[in-house]
Amino acid sequence: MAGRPALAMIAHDNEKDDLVTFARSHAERLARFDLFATGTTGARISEALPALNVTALKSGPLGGDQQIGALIAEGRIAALIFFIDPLTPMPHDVDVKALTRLAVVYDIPMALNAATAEILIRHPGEFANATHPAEDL
Ligand SMILES: O=C(CO)COP(=O)(O)O
Repeated sequence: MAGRPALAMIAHDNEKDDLVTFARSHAERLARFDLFATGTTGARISEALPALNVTALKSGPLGGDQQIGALIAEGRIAALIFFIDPLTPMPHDVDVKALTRLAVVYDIPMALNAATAEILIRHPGEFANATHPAEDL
């Protein structure tokens, strides 16, 4: 992985406030990464923290999860932080499943709730500069 490591950040609608709070409290750590996010999530993070380098892709239901999945398959994402909503049915549930599946296939750290994201972001040395498994597949 050349250059700065990249982190993918996504939150479903009911979890977006929590992800913005998480981003605020870890702004210094997040500033060391290039951030990729689904559309609305990326807009919310950029609005709250304009100094961060956030690339906002398409909104999740319009293909954003799949775009993040493609970046993972290309070996461009060091870790995924995805605040999922476990209580609301999603029209693009299959895309969410495909994304989390790819994170498992390529064995990147994946935090699906705030408790795990807290642990992950406190240990960037464990993953930020790792040789990505995609290079071996
Ligand atoms: O739906 C999402 C992830 O599945 C998130 O998409 P948005 O960030 O565009 O709301």
